[in-house]
Amino acid sequence: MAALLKRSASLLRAGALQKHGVLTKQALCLFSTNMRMFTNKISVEMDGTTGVAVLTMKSPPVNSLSLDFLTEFTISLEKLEMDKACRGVILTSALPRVFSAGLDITEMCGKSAEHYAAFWRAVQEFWLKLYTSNMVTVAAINGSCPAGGCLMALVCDYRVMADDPKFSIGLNETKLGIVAPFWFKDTMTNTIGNRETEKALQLGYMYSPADALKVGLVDQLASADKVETVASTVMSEWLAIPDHARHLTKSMMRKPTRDRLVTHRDADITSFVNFVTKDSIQKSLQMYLESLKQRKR
Ligand SMILES: CC/C=C\C/C=C\C/C=C\C=C\CC(=O)SCCNC(=O)CCNC(=O)[C@H](O)C(C)(C)COP(=O)(O)OP(=O)(O)OC[C@H]1O[C@@H](n2cnc3c(N)ncnc32)[C@H](O)[C@@H]1OP(=O)(O)O
Repeated sequence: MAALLKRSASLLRAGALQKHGVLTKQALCLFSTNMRMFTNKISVEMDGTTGVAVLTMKSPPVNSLSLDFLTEFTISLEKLEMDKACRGVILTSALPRVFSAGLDITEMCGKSAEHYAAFWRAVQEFWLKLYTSNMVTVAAINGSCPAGGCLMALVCDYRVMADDPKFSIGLNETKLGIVAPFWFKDTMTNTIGNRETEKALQLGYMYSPADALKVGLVDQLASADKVETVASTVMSEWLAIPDHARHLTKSMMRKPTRDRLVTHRDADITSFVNFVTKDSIQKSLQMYLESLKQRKR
């Protein structure tokens, strides 16, 4: 398993995974009964009787989406996708107060253009795999969830969030001096509508759980200790629908948004690299990182 993961990770980074379908052949049936899989940053527990896997992010301190994290996440998801017994995935965090802090800012600072391009391709791949998954995906949001963390929750079919006012969720990119890419914006617009997204994106607004529920950014609140249980109940309701009908409906709803990124994928990478290599953007990101560190002092 370790060797397979290692090889898969290097193939994913090299962009060869889809071309050659290597993972497809090798990883088949890895989860056909009750199964556990651990990588450094993610653990997956698949219940063969219900067909539901729980994918738990466990990358302290804040589950930030680094290149390694994204690679491990995408590979784990792909394995579940290929297991016919797996019909649904619940995403959650093992960390006490954070679901995910979004993209790892250190991946966007002080690195080469080649690194930024590889990182951005991995972010796109992560979004595409989760957005177009055949499985039912439910986010059990048991902590704060800014930017890329919010995006991860938004691409799921359903969101249950812990009803704790200390937690917040939203696309806060403008607060870092950066701009949410069009496919982040599309994902949010599809969920809460154009007007609310326009306000939320310009202000980099972080919603409390109650406000997130009000605007439809999350579907349901639960007490912090019940989030995963509620997510499991929701999952069984969704799994009561025949897979093929639900999946064709999901594809029909999501295809235009998915196609837009696929069509403009390379241009989007170029645009990200051009943007992030600007001195002014590097300065904003460095200052933001520094401000995060200062908050603790
Ligand atoms: C024209 C347009 C063309 C193209 C598009 C261009 C650009 C788009 C580009 C990028 C899009 C980016 C989307 C993103 O996801 S950016 C990431 C945004 N994330 C955040 O703002 C979250 C910041 N973090 C927090 O708010 C908090 O950490 C918290 C609420 C998640 C958790 O709070 P805690 O109090 O529990 O933890 P902290 O003490 O704050 O943090 C611990 C530790 O972790 C470091 N850290 C936090 N977040 C990140 C991160 N996202 N990346 C890297 N590191 C992070 C933090 O600095 C602390 O480090 P130290 O222990 O001090 O070393």
